[in-house]
Order: sequence, then C-alpha cells, then structure tokens
Amino acid sequence: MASANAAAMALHGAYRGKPAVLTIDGSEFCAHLKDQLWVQLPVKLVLDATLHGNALTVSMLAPPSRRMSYQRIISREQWGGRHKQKIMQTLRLFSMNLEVAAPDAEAFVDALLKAAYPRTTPHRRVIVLCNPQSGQGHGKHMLDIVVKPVLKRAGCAMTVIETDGPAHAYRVSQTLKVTDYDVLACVGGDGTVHEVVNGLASRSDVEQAMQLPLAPIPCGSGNGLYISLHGAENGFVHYLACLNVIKGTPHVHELMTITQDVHDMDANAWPYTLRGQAADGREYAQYYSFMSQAIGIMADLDIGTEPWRFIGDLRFILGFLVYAIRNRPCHADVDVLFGERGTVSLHEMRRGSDAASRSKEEQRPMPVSPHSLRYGSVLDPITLATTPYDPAMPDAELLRNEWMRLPMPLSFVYTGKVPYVARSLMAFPYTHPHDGLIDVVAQDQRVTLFNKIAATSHGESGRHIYDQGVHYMKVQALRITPRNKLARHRYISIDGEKAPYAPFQAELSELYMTLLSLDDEEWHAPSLRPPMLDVPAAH
Ligand SMILES: Nc1ncnc2c1ncn2[C@@H]1O[C@H](COP(=O)(O)OP(=O)(O)OP(=O)(O)O)[C@@H](O)[C@H]1O
Repeated sequence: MASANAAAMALHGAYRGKPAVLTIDGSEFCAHLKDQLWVQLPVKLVLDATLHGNALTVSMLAPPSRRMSYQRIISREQWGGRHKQKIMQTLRLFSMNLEVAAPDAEAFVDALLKAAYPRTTPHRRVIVLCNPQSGQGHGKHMLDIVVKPVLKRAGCAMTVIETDGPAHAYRVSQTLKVTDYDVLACVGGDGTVHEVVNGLASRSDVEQAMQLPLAPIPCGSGNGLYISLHGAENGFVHYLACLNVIKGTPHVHELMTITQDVHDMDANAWPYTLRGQAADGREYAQYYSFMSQAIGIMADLDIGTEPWRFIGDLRFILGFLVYAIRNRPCHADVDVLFGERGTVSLHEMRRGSDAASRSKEEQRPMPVSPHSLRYGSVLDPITLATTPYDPAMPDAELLRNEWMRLPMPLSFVYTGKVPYVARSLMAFPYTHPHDGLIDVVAQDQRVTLFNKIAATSHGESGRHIYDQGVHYMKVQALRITPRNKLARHRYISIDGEKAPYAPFQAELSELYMTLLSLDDEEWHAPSLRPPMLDVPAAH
C-alpha cells in the first residue's frame, strides 16, 4: 500500500514472491527486499517506471551488484563525495520487475517520475545519428549494446539512422523535421557533430533548427566535445552520455563561422552548401565550427596520424612527440582581431572561466541575419595595424579594431571554443561557451625541442598555457593564410576534420547551437592554479 508524506513515499509489492518495498525519500530512491536493502540510488538515476496491470518495471542506471551480494547501493555520502566520478563510471542499465497493487502503484509511479525528472519531461523523442565506422566500428557496437537498450528502457521514442559515408549526417540534418524531435544524439566522433551542426545551420529554418538540442555519445578517438561536457575523468562513459540525452538540460554553445574561397573547396570532401559574395563579387564558402581550428603541428598530428586510430586517443600524444621532434615551422601568416572584449590577460580569462562554471545560459534569441559576417570574409582585404602584436603588450595597449599580425615564427596555431580537444589535451583551459570570443593558443617555433616535448606532460591539465613561448589570447576574429597552398603533408583541421589547406577566416558567429548537459555547469571548468596572475600570455 502506498503511503505518502511531504518527504517520503512508499510502495509495497512482491519480487519473485518475496515482500518488497520501494521508497522515494527526497532525492533518493530505495528498494528493500525482505527487509534487506536491495537498491539505494540518487533518484536522478531512475530512467522510467511503467505499470502494466499489477506488473511494475522500474529502470535505472545502477552500479553492478557485488559478487556474493545482490545489493546495488550508492549512498548519499558516496554520491556527494570525491569518488562520485568513479562511481559514475560503473553505472549500468538495471531493471526490476515487481508485483504491486495497481491503484497505489499509479500514484507512486507518478511521484517517482516527478522526482526523477525535476526539470525535464520523460520519454523524449530522440533522433540518433550514428557513424557506425567511428572509432573503427566502436560506434555501431555502442549503438547496439548501450544506446538503443538505454533509450528504450527510458521510454524514449527513437529514430535511428546509421550514416553510410561522409556528408550523410549533413544531409539528414538538412532535411529532418526538427519539430518531430526533442533531441538529436550523435553517436560517433566530433566529425559527426561537425556535419550535424553544419547541416542544421544551412537550412532555411536555421533559427528553429539550431534550437534542436544536440547530445554527443563518444565513439571516435578525440571526442573533445563530450569530454568538455562531462570531464576527462569520466572517460567515455556511454551510459552517462545516454543519461544526458534522456535528461540533459539545454545551454547555448556559441559557434565560430569559417569562410574559405569557394575555389579552394573540394565539393566531394567538403560538400557544404552555404555561399556568400565578397565585396568584389568573388564567391566564398561559409561553414561553422563548434570546437577548433588548427594549423602547424596540431593539425599535422590530428590529420597526419589518422592511420593510427587503432591506438585510440594515445595517437594525439605520440603524434605530438613525432611532430615536435620533426620540428617543422608553420608557414602561415596569422592575423588576429581582438575587438572590444578580446584579451591577453590570463587573469581576465580565468575570471571568465570561473563565471562559466557558475552560470548556464539556457537560451537566447537567434540572430535575425544568422550568417552575416561582422568582419567580412577571407576574400575581403584587411588592413593590418602598423604595430604588430607584441607578447609583452598588456590589454590596455592592444589595438582593438585593427588586425594585428603575430610576428614570431610559429610551430602551431590552435583556436577553439571547448576546453578539451581530446582526453590528453585541455587546449583552451579558460574557454567559455558564451563569452563572444575565440580562444587562441600559438606556440613560438623558437622554443627548444626539450620544452616542446615537455609540454606533452602537462597538456592534460591545461598548464601548457604558462609555458615559455606559448601565447594564449582571446579574440573576436582571426585569419590564417598558409604561405604555400601547395605544400605537401601540411594540414588545416577544423573540428578535427581535414579542411582545404588554403586561407581561412574565422569569427565568432551570432548563431549558436543548443547543447545538452547534465549539471548546471556547462562543462567541468578546470581549477587551474596559475604560477602567477595577470602576466602576458607569453610568460
Ligand atoms: N559509414 C561511414 N563510413 C565511413 N565514413 C563515415 C561513415 N559515416 C560517416 N563517416 C565519416 O567519418 C567522419 C569522421 O567521423 P567521426 O568523427 O564520427 O568518427 P572518428 O573519425 O572515428 O572520430 P574522431 O573524429 O573523434 O577521431 C565523418 O566526418 C563522416 O564524414
């Protein structure tokens, strides 16, 4: 019989003929079997409760039962303590079936779902786009053994599409009926998310399409977006990623928009359809990037080590070592535009990042002209400031509305909008999902080989930004012009995908994508303790 008071509610029933009691007490769900504690969990791990006549099924994510014990327990102390992340990694799908008295059970199911979904609605309509080949077939495997069973148990209405090759996810996102779904889940790597974002962004109903919440389920080798959302320590916990699809709340994730000469685009490899005209009538292609752009070592290792995918994300560390030892300079002109809010002060950046971990911007109006470019396209001429960028310049001396060239020889330039680009590299520790700025990290080519190699030891913690010869800044736009477009084995990577090795311009777009995350934090901002505050980024 169900008994209710303000804090607790209980339902009595039977499990395989033995008496069982289910309780909801505040934020905790418990099940007792013959007076013994059987299940104890934060109620937010309950996925669904369904009643068919007298048969009640409760589905949840729970730790596996220990050998010699049938108990699945996460106490309040464990959930609130420092081992929470470890516990989360053990979660698996678990369902219990009980015999209950129907009238009491209905009220209990109601209360359980309300407690399990305090901010969202259960039984979401989910379209799953899966790259079955991502992570060398890992995508298909995870789709079948984790994603489908968990979403099914959570009562989600699922439409599953397995992509058959490049651009398939792009085309599906261009044509799907966005009002038919509550979430678009991307099973694959960052490349799949990149296609989806660009498919949605190139639609005529772009304002509505970009409000369809996206959730990554990591099956590639980098998975920067997923790691940035859930923390590196959670690794690639697919059950957690599914929980985000089922219960995550939306937030604004700003995009960067890229322009390249349309003649530089290979239509087969890069089939994106948005086009625009420069002031002199020449045509450019425009597309969006949610994570990063790179040239020099960082792009060479991202694209050049693709044949090493079988070693997982270790390829990024080994690749960096190999390319650092090769020590080839990045032959490109790099021009940045700081705008009103750009900064080179690590102190300012850190403040912004701290604020990001406290404030989650759930929604904002979509721009009226979504693809408009504030700083023109890559085909428009720019006027360079007569004073080049100097790493010793404080914020007050930056020329804010003129393009400044980085004068030093560089080994790489990496720009981005998420902290992690892979588990082993927190490239942009002070990034912020909605600060209207692009983070830029550039490494001086003159740094000693020893220092370059040593940087691999702390890329994971983000401390490379304090290394000698590393310039970290926030800008509103940048232009990168490779000096020799025909150079062999040189790459530009956009969101980890190979882009044409040709000039590109990136600016912070007013268009944003809607991402789901589980906490009130958009991502797990690092608690970096800098050696010194408010020093120029180079030192
Ligand atoms: N069925 C498929 N076969 C081969 N390639 C595909 C298929 N479906 C999609 N692709 C292409 O694979 C590219 C990379 O996909 P994705 O990023 O999802 O996986 P990954 O490359 O293994 O992961 P990561 O980028 O994190 O290393 C996508 O941009 C897409 O063009």
